[in-house]
Amino acid sequence: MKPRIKICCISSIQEAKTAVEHGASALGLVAKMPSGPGPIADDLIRDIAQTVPPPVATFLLTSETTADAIIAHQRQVLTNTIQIVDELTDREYRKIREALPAIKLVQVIHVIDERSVDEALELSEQVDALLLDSGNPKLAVKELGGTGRVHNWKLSRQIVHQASIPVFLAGGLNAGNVKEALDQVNPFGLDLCSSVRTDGQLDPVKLEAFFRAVWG
Ligand SMILES: O=C(O)c1ccccc1N[C@@H]1O[C@H](COP(=O)(O)O)[C@@H](O)[C@H]1O
Repeated sequence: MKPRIKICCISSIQEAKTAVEHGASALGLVAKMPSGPGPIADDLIRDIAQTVPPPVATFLLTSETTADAIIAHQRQVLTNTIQIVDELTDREYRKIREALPAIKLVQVIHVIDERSVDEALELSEQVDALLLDSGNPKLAVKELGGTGRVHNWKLSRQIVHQASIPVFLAGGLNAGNVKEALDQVNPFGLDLCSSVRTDGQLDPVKLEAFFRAVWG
């Protein structure tokens, strides 16, 4: 099956259009974060999300860590998917589902060591998809994504093999390494930000090269 491609860090209606025209099946809209290149204002997230045609998914990337805050955040921006980039400290996934039954939930796992595999498999019972990234939430200034770094794909491969829900691979993917990533990890989808940008703007030439590297 052809892997789905999610283009993250979308920062304007025009960037959303460009990514969809190239074949993106999902767009990432990054809200306030402690670090990373992608954050935009919630008003802009809402404006962009409203212009995206079905069946393209709109992912709100939220750094909120409680169910109530995440529910309130989605209600401000009205995306059809929530990507939780940090730990949901109260583990109240059910509360989010009850409040927002039509909204899909994606939990990010920052793949660091063997414990990340256990964490991923445990949380896969609660959400619609996992997204494996290369951040480090334990740092003084948390890294929750957008690092431009790859992680240990052997661990990601274990998660893909053992989880019974779709898994996206993220973290430092580019046109030069994506074939190897697909061979090693075999994810449902790919997610990327830094490598398709030039001076912070989505670059159609890099985008084209990435899609060509994946789909031929
Ligand atoms: O991009 C950001 O600023 C960001 C900040 C905090 C959490 C997630 C963020 N972006 C996500 O990170 C992945 C990987 O990015 P990269 O390709 O390694 O640069 C990206 O796809 C977004 O989902």
